[in-house]
Amino acid sequence: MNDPIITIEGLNKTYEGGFQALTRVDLTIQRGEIFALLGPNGAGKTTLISVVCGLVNPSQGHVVVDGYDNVSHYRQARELIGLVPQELTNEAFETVWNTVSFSRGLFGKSPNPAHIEKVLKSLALWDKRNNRLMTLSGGMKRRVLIAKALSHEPRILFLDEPTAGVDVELRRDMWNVVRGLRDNGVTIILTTHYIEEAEEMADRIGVINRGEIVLVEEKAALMNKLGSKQLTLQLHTPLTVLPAALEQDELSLTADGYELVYTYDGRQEEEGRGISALLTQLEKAGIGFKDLHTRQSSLEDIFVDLVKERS
Ligand SMILES: Nc1ncnc2c1ncn2[C@@H]1O[C@H](COP(=O)(O)OP(=O)(O)OP(=O)(O)O)[C@@H](O)[C@H]1O
Repeated sequence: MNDPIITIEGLNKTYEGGFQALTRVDLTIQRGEIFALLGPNGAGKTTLISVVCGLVNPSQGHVVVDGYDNVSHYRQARELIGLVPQELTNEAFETVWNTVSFSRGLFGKSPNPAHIEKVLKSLALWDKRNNRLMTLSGGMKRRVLIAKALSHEPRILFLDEPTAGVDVELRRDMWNVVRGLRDNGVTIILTTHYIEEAEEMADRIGVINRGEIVLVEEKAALMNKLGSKQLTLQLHTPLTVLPAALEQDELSLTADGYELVYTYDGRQEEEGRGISALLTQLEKAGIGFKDLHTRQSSLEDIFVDLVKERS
């Protein structure tokens, strides 16, 4: 897949006061993908999306959104983008319907009640359309932020930590809404420090740390490449030592001798030393086991390693 919808080149951002929040950021977002930008607090996620959305000026570099430079063709670029910000804004006395319809108007689009209705229904806000924002729960207010961002039918949606502080149910709902949008061809970029969010949602993951993109990778490839797996076998009879025929770096025996732990990452399989080879060896050595389980290292392990390495 190579059909970029956003191209970011050589982006630097130094805030007034001299803090450098972004350093040489190059990044391409593909049309139709869900891209998760993952990074610890203060890594530069919000700064990066604010620059792409034209809300913060870069110190250097440029951003092209579907062919439009986001500075020289600001209006065209901005019209393609919906942004769900982190913070709730305060239009307490307005109704849901008016707030969302007004947002559409801000982009110079003519009214389209059918579209607003569709958006509110997809976010389970239809029943609340005549409610003033102040009468909504926190979760509903967040849905209104998404509805506002979708009001002008953007082709690209940025979600800045969409599920920070929301309950599990709302998180699931939001993920479903996001997947539905992607199925309709909307490109999604979400920032998060919840690793499970990236793991669950994203096609590709970028990791940002201290203003630098330290990695961009397909999620599956990332987990494959960096994630190791562990197979644990519970033995019938404990062993005091590993038989010489079985000795290899990847295999170890627990202190009580009851468990064999095999750590592997795909390379062993390629070299003909994978799990099936191991099981054959065990059988030959007369070692029986009564149970086994596997564990895959999560994106969290990978992420912690990456951020640790670079700091
Ligand atoms: N207006 C500003 N002036 C000066 N420094 C700023 C400004 N906005 C952000 N920063 C600094 O830039 C760095 C990156 O902030 P940013 O909000 O982009 O991080 P983030 O990755 O979104 O963090 P979080 O996960 O906490 O939201 C931080 O050190 C922050 O203090």
